[in-house]
Amino acid sequence: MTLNAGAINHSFTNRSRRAFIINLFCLVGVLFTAPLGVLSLFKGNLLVGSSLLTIATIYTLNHLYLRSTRNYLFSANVILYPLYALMLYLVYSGGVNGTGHVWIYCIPPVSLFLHGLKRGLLEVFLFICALALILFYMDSPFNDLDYHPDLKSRIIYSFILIAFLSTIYEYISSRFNQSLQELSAKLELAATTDPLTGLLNRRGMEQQLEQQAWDAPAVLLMDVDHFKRINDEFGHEYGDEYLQRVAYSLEGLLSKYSCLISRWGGEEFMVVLEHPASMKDVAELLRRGIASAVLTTSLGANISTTISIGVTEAKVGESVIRALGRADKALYEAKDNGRNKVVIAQKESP
Ligand SMILES: Nc1nc2c(ncn2[C@@H]2O[C@H](COP(=O)(O)OP(=O)(O)OP(=O)(O)O)[C@@H](O)[C@H]2O)c(=O)[nH]1
Repeated sequence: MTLNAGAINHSFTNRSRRAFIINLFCLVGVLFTAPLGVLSLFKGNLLVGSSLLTIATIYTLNHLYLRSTRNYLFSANVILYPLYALMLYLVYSGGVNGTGHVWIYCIPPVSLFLHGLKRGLLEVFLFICALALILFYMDSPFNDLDYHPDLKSRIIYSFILIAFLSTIYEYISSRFNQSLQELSAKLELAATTDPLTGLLNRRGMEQQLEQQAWDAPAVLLMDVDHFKRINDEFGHEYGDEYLQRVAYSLEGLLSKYSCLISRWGGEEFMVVLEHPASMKDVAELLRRGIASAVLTTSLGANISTTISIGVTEAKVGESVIRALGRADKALYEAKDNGRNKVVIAQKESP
């Protein structure tokens, strides 16, 4: 039984923390109830023994359910509702030697943690109502115990105090967790995105390729022709802006294709097309489209250039990064042949 089963990526999100606590409850529950159940059966106490073993079975099934479905909300209910019922029964009956009520303070933290602030607080409030009903209005075995009359109100007050402190703790920890998750999402985005163009960077592309697992995609490696001249003639700032224009054009031209677009480095872009059948047409579309991408400077000069593209199709089972070597050679060929060209590398070539 692993404590992180049913969690997402085993990260410390609210969801994963809840899955962890549910599994912990299941584990502790089984460790307590199963041996006691077996012991009771040996002692001939059939009712207690079978009840304890039933609870152990429910907790085991709950763990397996969470592991296979990740539905932690249902699993939380399986933990919480029997717990509420058990605690109210302990108060009502007085428990062992009148100590039943001392266990109820576990309710606020567990309820708020597993059901969150809103629903948890509502359930804690309903629990307090049920508690008051049992203590003050029901003719229960608790009343037969020889307690001081003040104890009942003190049980309620101290329970409210624990509920209050648990609420503050849960509020702070969920806020902290939320900001941690936001920060982690921002860092993840920054690590996988090119800040200049907003396209995937090399790391982002490699990560996405791992997730896509496309059979035999096409790889298009393209390089802006004579880009150095743009920098030299108009300045680095306009060079940057032109790269943004290229990225924007690529996204527009490829919007109806299933593909990934990245800035592979400097003035080099890479596109991975899921379906290789259209690779030649797509490459031509991009070549023509980029040639018509014009950037006008503040002085009214028009910046435009062309791109060269090397294209190949990955063999079945071959990684895109391996196929990239062929696309790179084809790109060099396109440059050598005068630029503004598409060269298709055969997948049989080394
Ligand atoms: N403005 C700008 N320039 C960049 C960036 N990354 C790379 N470069 C420039 O891109 C230029 C690439 O020049 P080269 O590799 O000589 O190639 P080219 O001028 O494009 O010529 P060919 O590729 O041979 O057609 C270099 O001057 C780099 O400084 C960037 O992010 N912004």
